Amino acid sequence: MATSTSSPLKKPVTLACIQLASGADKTANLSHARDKVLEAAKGGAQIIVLPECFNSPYGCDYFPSYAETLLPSPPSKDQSPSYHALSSMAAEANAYLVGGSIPEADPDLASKKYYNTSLIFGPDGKLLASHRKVHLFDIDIPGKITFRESDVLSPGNKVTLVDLPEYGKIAVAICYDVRFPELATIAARKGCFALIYPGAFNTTTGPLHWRLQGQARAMDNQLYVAMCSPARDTTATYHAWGHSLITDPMATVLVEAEEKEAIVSWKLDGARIEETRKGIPLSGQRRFDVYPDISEGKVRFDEDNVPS
Ligand SMILES: NC(=O)CC(=O)C(=O)O
Repeated sequence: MATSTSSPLKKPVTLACIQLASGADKTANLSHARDKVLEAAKGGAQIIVLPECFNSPYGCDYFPSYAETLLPSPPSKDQSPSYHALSSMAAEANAYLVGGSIPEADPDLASKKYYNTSLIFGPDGKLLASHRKVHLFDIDIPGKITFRESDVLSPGNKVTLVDLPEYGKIAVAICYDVRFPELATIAARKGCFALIYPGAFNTTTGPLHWRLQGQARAMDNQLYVAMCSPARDTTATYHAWGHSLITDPMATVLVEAEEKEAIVSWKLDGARIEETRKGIPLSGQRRFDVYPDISEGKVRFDEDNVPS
């Protein structure tokens, strides 16, 4: 069987995850995010990632009051200070910016629908793509944690791939999305070199699954995975796990933060993907005569980002 080992990453690129400490003051959060994005860029990062809900506390009680109208773009500054702040940060840093996620209000305000949305900007400050969290975080572990995003949020309905012309494609999904390997596998088969997850696991599921999920998605798909959490704030209602990390295509954790504010970064290299796929040549060994190729089924992509 033929085995393709050419790398989906065209040239090395430094990726940084900012494990941001944020609080209840949106303006202060945006200004702090800008400082850290510029710090990451100064450190050499060309792709910079912010955490889930970086401009607000994380929790169902907060989503409606922090929500901004983001799409169709571009919204006005009044509708979305976060959209404009992220666009300026990307341009100032001259870097690709995966803008964590922010609570989004549906443009039809009367619908009272909200989403957990990531905006991805290019180095010129232009919006490249957006991803609304597809799998809402609804769990109930008695005595530990009950969370029901679906009480307030509506889900997104597409797989998000973003073309960064000089490097190749990335996939962006949010937190709980990482637990659904189908999204990751589709993205990998459509040629992504990295899966990027702004996320906020907690102190119950974090120690059990955060690292494992990142490593599993990297191992299954033989590409880089970045998971970017907020720093832990024990005065907040939700205690984020932290531990932002980057794994390589062999599922080795290359860098990992602790729970405090930090920037973790790594130079991603296409040769590492190629070497992994050559050594363990899964792509030529799949048995689509036994089971279907889920990436060839009816997959919903962003109309502006349909993979070739
Ligand atoms: N916060 C999330 O969306 C997911 C999470 O904490 C978990 O999967 O655990």
